Amino acid sequence: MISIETTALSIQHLSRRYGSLTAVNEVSLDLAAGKFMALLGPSGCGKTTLLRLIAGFEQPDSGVIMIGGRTVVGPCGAGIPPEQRRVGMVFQDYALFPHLSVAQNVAYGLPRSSEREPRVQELLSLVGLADAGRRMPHELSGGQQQRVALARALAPRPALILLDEPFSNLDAGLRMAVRNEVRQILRREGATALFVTHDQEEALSIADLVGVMINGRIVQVAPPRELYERPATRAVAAFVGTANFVPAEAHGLVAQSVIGRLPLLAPHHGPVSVMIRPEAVELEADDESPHQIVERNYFGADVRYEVRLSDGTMLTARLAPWHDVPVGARVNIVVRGALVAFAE
Ligand SMILES: Nc1ncnc2c1ncn2[C@@H]1O[C@H](COP(=O)(O)OP(=O)(O)OP(=O)(O)O)[C@@H](O)[C@H]1O
Repeated sequence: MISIETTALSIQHLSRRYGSLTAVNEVSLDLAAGKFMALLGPSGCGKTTLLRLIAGFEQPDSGVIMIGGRTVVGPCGAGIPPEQRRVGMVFQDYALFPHLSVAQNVAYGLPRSSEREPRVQELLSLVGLADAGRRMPHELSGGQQQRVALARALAPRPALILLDEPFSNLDAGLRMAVRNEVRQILRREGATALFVTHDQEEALSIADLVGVMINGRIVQVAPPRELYERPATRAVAAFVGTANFVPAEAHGLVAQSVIGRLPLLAPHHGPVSVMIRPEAVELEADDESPHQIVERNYFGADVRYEVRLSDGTMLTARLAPWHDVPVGARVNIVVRGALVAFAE
């Protein structure tokens, strides 16, 4: 069977420097049409700069950007201006025109034609605001305004939608509902989207693919589960979720550590750090054990324990709330499943 999957966005060796700082460093990235990718990374890692380079608001020092099969920044540096890139933008602050109605906002990027009116109505229906066309932006809630911003970005059928921290102005209760809605809307429209976030839970829960950016570089691109369970580097493991690192000596698919023999996902030899997620740990009370609980925090849905291992390494365990092991108790550590190790 021939694959007809097309690449909506293709970036090769893209770099952008500000003086001595390399904000975007040799980034290469491909995004297939119809996919929803989150760009996740700590503050200052270059996410917004990368988005602005794709949109055309910034010029790179080097590299190639292709959008919808067309080169918008080529090896010779010639850049196609933002308005001709077939890119739709959704910002954190919605950026709706306050003096235009909802329908006029959505119509803004559409050429005057007989198709304009029906397209606006189609988009308003798609985002669940079919009857709100005459209202003004200030008459809408934050979540509704964000849906109008999305409708406006989608209206001209762009090859790519870029969303910069689109949910960060919404309160926690609304955020989850709006991000699920946005994902559904993008799916229904068949849109390709790249969205920037520093919220790992947000990235893992709604994206098809997550790209992790650290210090200007994309260090891993993977589906959420793979990223969480098989991080490519120790830095990714530590940034995405909480990770314990237990020193061990690897012998192929097994590593020997102070908490016993640990099965590994891939063979290693010599000193390694074995990554153990807190929810993979079980604690077994044993007065003879050299490992001791030094802290216990109750969170309602779960309880977190800090355990000092015999060699001084601290290990976090996250257990269901019905476990009740007191601080000071001695425990054996039981870990479920095979684990990722990083060579030391
Ligand atoms: N116009 C500029 N001039 C000089 N330095 C800049 C400029 N824009 C960004 N930077 C620097 O480039 C780096 C990357 O910034 P960027 O805004 O892309 O990061 P970010 O990952 O989006 O961060 P945040 O999550 O905090 O928004 C930062 O160190 C920032 O200070």
